Amino acid sequence: MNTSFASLTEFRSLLRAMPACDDAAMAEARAHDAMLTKPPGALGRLEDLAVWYRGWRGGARAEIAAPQIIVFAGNHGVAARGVSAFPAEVTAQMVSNFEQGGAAINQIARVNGASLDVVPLSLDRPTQDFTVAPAMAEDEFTEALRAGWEAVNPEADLLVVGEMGIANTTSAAALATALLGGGAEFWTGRGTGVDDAGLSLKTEVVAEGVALHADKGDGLEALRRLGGRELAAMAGALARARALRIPVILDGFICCAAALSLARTAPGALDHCVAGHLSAESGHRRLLGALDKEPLLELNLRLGEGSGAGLAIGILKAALACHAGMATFAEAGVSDA
Ligand SMILES: O=C(O)c1ccc[n+]([C@@H]2O[C@H](COP(=O)([O-])O)[C@@H](O)[C@H]2O)c1
Ligand SMILES: Cc1cc2nc[nH]c2cc1C
Repeated sequence: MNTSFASLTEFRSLLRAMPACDDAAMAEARAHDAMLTKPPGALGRLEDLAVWYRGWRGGARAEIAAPQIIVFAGNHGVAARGVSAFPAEVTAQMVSNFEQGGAAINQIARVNGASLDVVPLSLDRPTQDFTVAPAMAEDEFTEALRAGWEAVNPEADLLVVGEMGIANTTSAAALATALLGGGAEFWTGRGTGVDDAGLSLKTEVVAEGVALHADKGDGLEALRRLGGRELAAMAGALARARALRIPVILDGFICCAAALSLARTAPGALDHCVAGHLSAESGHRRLLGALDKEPLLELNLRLGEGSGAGLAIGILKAALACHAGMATFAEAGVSDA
């Protein structure tokens, strides 16, 4: 399923016709795991990861040889409300930094053998401030979804989507509030590090946006109204990965808010995704709970860029190396229980 889409209606139809996990491949992987030279279950979640990965990729000796990291960047009209500790121009400045190899994600990608693509999305044209209008018009939203869809390398065997966008934790908190309820205070955190006064202003801004846009449609409509171009592109890339049966490691609070909008549009839309890490952003633990995902790492990161998920690539590579490379009890002449 590689066809792109021309409209939001077409994207919704694609979402509802996504491939499922291969149960037979998973059963075979589970049976193979049971023969490996270790007490049953002793590799803990590594065993589940290998089985899950093989369910999406098949291949008796699957390994991760071509992981792709994509960082999407967008600017937000709501930044003008003073919701971030940093000015909006940092988004474009960080894109230059990514391009020159100077950001954290450049180092994390290199160490983990991943390719890194940086996709700036109309940075000179911020979204609308969502407290006064929908963040994106339908054509802008479709264009951003499509940019994400098209950025995925069909040859990749693992995908990480990251983001850069000053004020995007405000968007992410608004999306979580609109789609999961619980109130703006429950979901609004400090992002790049706003102080107490900044946090109460930000919470008020989230509440205003949600009051204007909540209950106006499904997850995608919430993403159009309260999200941003980089969140929409992440959603488009997650959907394309599913169409290509490429497993995904989710990153932090913003990535998971974008993912939530897909899950709320098409149940099961995130079955090909695992959670890479628990961000220090306060709402992330609850958001992962709502997505029914358990993070692989907890390192107190709150950077974005795909950094936490990028670090988890190494864990997944190790899980598959064990699954494919370990001897069975019979091969090694080790006595079974
Ligand atoms: O990934 C996360 O959980 C995360 C948590 C806090 C901040 N960020 C990053 O910080 C920026 C958003 O923070 P803010 O305060 O401008 O909304 C954006 O570029 C994100 O990549 C990312
Ligand atoms: C410097 C800086 C780097 C980032 N990387 C992702 N989000 C970021 C936000 C800031 C402010």
